Amino acid sequence: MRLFFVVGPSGVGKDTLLSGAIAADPALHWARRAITRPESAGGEPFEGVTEAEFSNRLARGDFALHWDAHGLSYGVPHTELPLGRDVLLNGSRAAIAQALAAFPGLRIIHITAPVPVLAERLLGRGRESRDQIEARLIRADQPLHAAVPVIEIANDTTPEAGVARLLQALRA
Ligand SMILES: Nc1ncnc2c1ncn2[C@@H]1O[C@H](COP(=O)(O)OP(=O)(O)O)[C@@H](O)[C@H]1O
Ligand SMILES: O=P(O)(O)OC[C@H]1O[C@H](OP(=O)(O)OP(=O)(O)O)[C@H](O)[C@@H]1O
Repeated sequence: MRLFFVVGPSGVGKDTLLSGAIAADPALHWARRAITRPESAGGEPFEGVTEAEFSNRLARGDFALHWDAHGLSYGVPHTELPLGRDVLLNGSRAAIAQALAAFPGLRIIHITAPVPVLAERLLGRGRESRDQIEARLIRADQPLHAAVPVIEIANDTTPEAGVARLLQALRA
């Protein structure tokens, strides 16, 4: 199993590129996260859980990785990391050190786009309020863990070009 931690600022296109890569190569597995967000919010396929459910599952040891961001909790169940498959995971830049400690062979893919483009995409996506979008944009320049090699992918043209770049990185 190769585990790819796909990170980048909110609105950069992580979900879009991940879903395009999965559609192009069904052998890949996109790990489904548990998030304390209602499923009706849409976006990536995830499991919407209450804060109480999240805490219980965390205490039970259900999660291989977990972190908090944007006032939400995110967990990656062990069952979402099937052996023998290449796994794509929508990760957090702030959780890279933790993820590397748990999975030393982790590959980090950093998706980038200019900040004004992020703002436009977040407004277009319409999942967050204006205040939430502003808070997400403040995190746009969050630094990555310094000491690890990172595969950089610019998603600054079409989604199709971004997906093609991601697939190329996965096949390298
Ligand atoms: N290359 C692109 N060009 C134009 N719009 C894009 C591109 N990539 C993603 N988008 C759009 O930008 C918005 C944010 O993308 P999303 O995949 O949800 O980002 P993230 O998961 O990183 O927050 C979505 O509405 C998506 O359709
Ligand atoms: O530490 P950061 O790199 O800033 O990431 C913080 C969180 O933001 C993203 O979540 P989510 O998918 O809810 O938001 P997004 O789609 O707007 O990126 C990402 O997957 C992390 O869980």
